Amino acid sequence: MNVNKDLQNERNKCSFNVRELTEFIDGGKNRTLERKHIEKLILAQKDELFGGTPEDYLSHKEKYERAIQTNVIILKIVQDFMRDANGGDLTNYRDVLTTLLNFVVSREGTPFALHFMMFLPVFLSQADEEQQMEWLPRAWNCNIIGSYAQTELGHGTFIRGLETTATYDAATKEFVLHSPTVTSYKWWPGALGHTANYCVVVAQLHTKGQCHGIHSFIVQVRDEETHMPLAGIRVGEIGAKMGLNMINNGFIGFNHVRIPRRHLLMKHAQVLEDGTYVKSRNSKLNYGAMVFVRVVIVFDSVNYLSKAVTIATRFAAVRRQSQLKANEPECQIIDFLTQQHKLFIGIATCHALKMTATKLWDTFNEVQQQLRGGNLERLPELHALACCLKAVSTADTAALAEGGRRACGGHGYMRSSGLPQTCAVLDAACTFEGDNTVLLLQTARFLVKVWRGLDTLKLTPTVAYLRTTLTEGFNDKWENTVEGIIKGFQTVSMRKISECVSCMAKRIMSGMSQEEAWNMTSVQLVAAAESHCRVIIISYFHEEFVKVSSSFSPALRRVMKLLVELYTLYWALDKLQDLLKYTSISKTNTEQLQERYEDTLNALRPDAVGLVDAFDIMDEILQSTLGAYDGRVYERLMEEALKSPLNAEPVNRSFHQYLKPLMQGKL
Ligand SMILES: CCCCCCCCCCCCCCCCCCCCCC(=O)SCCNC(=O)CCNC(=O)[C@H](O)C(C)(C)COP(=O)(O)OP(=O)(O)OC[C@H]1O[C@@H](n2cnc3c(N)ncnc32)[C@H](O)[C@@H]1OP(=O)(O)O
Ligand SMILES: Cc1cc2nc3c(=O)[nH]c(=O)nc-3n(C[C@H](O)[C@H](O)[C@H](O)COP(=O)(O)OP(=O)(O)OC[C@H]3O[C@@H](n4cnc5c(N)ncnc54)[C@H](O)[C@@H]3O)c2cc1C
Repeated sequence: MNVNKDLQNERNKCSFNVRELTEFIDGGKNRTLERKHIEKLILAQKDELFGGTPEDYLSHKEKYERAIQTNVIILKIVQDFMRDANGGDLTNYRDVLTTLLNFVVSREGTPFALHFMMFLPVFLSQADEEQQMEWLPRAWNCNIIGSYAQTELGHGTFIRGLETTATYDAATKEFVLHSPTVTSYKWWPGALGHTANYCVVVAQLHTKGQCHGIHSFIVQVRDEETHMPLAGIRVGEIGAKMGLNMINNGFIGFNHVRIPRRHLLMKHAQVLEDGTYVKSRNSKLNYGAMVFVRVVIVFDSVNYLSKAVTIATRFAAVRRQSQLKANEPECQIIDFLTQQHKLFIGIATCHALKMTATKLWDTFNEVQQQLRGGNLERLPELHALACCLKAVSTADTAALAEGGRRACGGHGYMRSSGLPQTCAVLDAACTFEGDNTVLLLQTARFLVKVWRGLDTLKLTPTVAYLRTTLTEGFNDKWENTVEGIIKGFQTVSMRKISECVSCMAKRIMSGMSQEEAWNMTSVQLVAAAESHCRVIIISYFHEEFVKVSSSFSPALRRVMKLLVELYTLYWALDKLQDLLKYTSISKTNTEQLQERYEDTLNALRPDAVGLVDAFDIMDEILQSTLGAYDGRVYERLMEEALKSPLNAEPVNRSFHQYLKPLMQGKL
C-alpha cells in the first residue's frame, strides 16, 4: 500500500503496540479475530457493496433501494456468523448488538436498525415466554422485520399523553387499535416507512370502560407475501431529514384495526379473556426496553465518535498548513496545540465512554437479575443512570465530532469526508430515545429524592458519594491529582443538588406549587444532573483503568494513563467555574492544571495516529476521503469529485437554456 509519508512517520514513532490496544477495545483477542473474519467476508463482496454511483448522488428512492440491497448482504453475513450467539435474553443481547453496530456500512444508518435496536429488545423485555417462543425465532431470523412505534405527531416526550387507543372487545377477544386524531398518528418509527411488516405499537389500553395507560402491542402492518399495507392501516415514510436518511422513518395511522388479545405483550401486565386487567408489579417495567436502548446508545455514540476522530486525526497528520517557525517548512496541522486540544479529547472520550458503557451494562445485568427475583429496589437508580449517561454521551460525542469536522477546515464540510453524516447521526441521538434535557431532568428527579432522604435511605452505589462528601474535612484540601479532581467533582455535584433542593424549598415557602418550583429550578436541575454524570464517567474511567492496566504492557499503560489524565484535566478546566465556586481549589492550582493539560497534549502527540489506528475501522466502513488508512487525501478528494454527475459532461444543458440568454442579454 502506498501510504502518505507523514502518516507513515507517525506510525513509525508510535510508542505502543497498536494491536494490543485494538484487542483491548474489542474486548479480547478472540473478538478482534471474529470482527476481522466478518470484515473479510464483507470485503469479498466489495464490488456489490461499495461499487456504483456514490450514495450522495442517488435520489432519495434510489438511496433507500441501495440501502436495502447492501444491508441484506451484510445482514446475511453477520447473521450466519451470529447464528450461535445467544440472543435469548437481554443480558446476552449486547454482544449481538455491538457486533452489528460495527458493520453499519451506510453513513446514513440502516433500515434494520430498529429491528435489532428496539423491536427485538422490546420483545425480550415485554413479551411473556409463550409470546417470545411464538415471535422471536421469526424475528431473529428476519422472517419478519419489526419497528417500534411509540412517538406520535403530537407527543414524543410525554408518553402518558399518547393518543392511539387499544380498546378490548371481550365479545371477539380482540383489541381495536385506533388513531382518533391527526396528532395521534405515529411519526418517526424507524423501518416503518417501507421495510417493516410488523411493529410494536404503544397505545392507551382500554378495557371494561377504563383506561389503564400505555402498553405495547404487536401489530402486523403489511402482508407477508405482497408487502401491501393491511386493511385499516395508513402507512408511509416521513420524508427527507437532516441525516440518517437510511433508517426509513415512517408514519402510521389505524382505523379501527382489530388484533388478537394475545398481541398485547403480557410479561408485566395482562388482559384476561373477559377483559379483566391484571396490573404490572411496577408500571415502569413497561419502559424497560427504553432503558436497554439508552445503554446501547452510549456504545453506539462511541462508535460514531471513533469514526470522526479517526478521520480528523489522520487528516491532521497529513495536512500541512502554515509555519510554526519562520523559514521552516509548513508544519503538519497536528503540531498546533489548538488542534491537539480539539482532537485528543475525542480519543480520550471514546475510551472513557466505552468503559463507562461497559460498567453501565454490568449494572443493567445486575438489576435485571434482581428484577427477575422480584426485587425492584435498584430500578430507579438504573433508570437515572441510563438517562444521564445517554444524555451526556450523545451531547459530548456530538460536540466533539462536530469539533473534529471543523478541525478539518473546508474539507470537513465535504460529504465525501464522511464527517457531516457522522455528525448528523450523533445530533439525532441527542433527541431519539428521549430528548437529552428531559432525560437529565429524570436523573435530577432521582437525585433530589436521594438528597431529601439522605439521612434515612440506603444509598445505592452510584450515589453513595453524596454522603461521603459531607464527612468533615472532605473538601478542605484540594489535590491536583485525578483522585483529587474526582473528589472536587463529587463536591460540585453534591452542592448543586443541595442548592436545587434549597432553592425549590424557598420557592415553595414563598407560595409556589411544587411543580412551579421544579420548573423554575429546572435549569439548575439539568446542570446538577450533568455534574453527577461527570462524577460517574470520570470515576468509572479512572477505576476501570486502574483495574485493567495491570494486564497492559508498560508502553500501553503509559499512554492509557495519559488519556485518563487528559480526560480528567480537560473537564476540570472546562468546569473551572464550578470548581472555583464549590471547592477549595486555588488560582495557583488552576494554573498548574492548565500547564499539566498542555504537557499531556504534548506527551500524547507522537501516539495520536497510533491511538486512532487502534480503533481499527476499515476504510470500507469509515468511507472517508480524509480518513483512509493510506492518507491519500488529495487524490481521494479529486477522485470523488470526479464522480459528481455534473462532471459527466463538460457543459451542462442549463447553460444553453438559461445562462447563455442571461449572459448575452437575450432574456
Ligand atoms: C446490516 C446489518 C445491520 C443491522 C442493524 C444493526 C443495528 C444497529 C444499527 C445502528 C446504526 C444506526 C444508528 C441510528 C439508529 C437510530 C435508532 C433510533 C432509535 C430511537 C427510538 C426511539 O426514539 S423510540 C421512542 C423513545 N421515546 C422516549 O424515550 C420518550 C422519552 N420519555 C420518557 O421516557 C418518559 O415519558 C419520561 C420522560 C421518563 C416521563 O415518563 P412519565 O411521565 O411516565 O414519568 P414521570 O416523569 O411521571 O415519572 C414517574 C416515575 O417513573 C420513573 N420512570 C420513568 N421512566 C422510567 C424507566 N424507563 N424506568 C424506570 N423508571 C422510570 C420516574 O423516575 C418516576 O419515578 P418516581 O415517581 O419514583 O420519581
Ligand atoms: C432520527 C430519529 C429516529 C427516531 N426513531 C424513533 C422510533 O423508531 N420510534 C419512535 O417511537 N420514536 C422515534 N423517534 C422519536 C423520538 O423518540 C422523539 O423525537 C423524542 O423522544 C423527543 O420527542 P419529541 O420529538 O416529541 O420532542 P418534544 O418532547 O416535543 O421536545 C421539544 C422540546 O421540548 C422540551 N421538553 C419537552 N418536554 C419537556 C419537559 N417535561 N421538561 C422540559 N423540557 C421539555 C425538550 O427538551 C425539547 O427541547 C425518533 C426521532 C429521531 C430524530
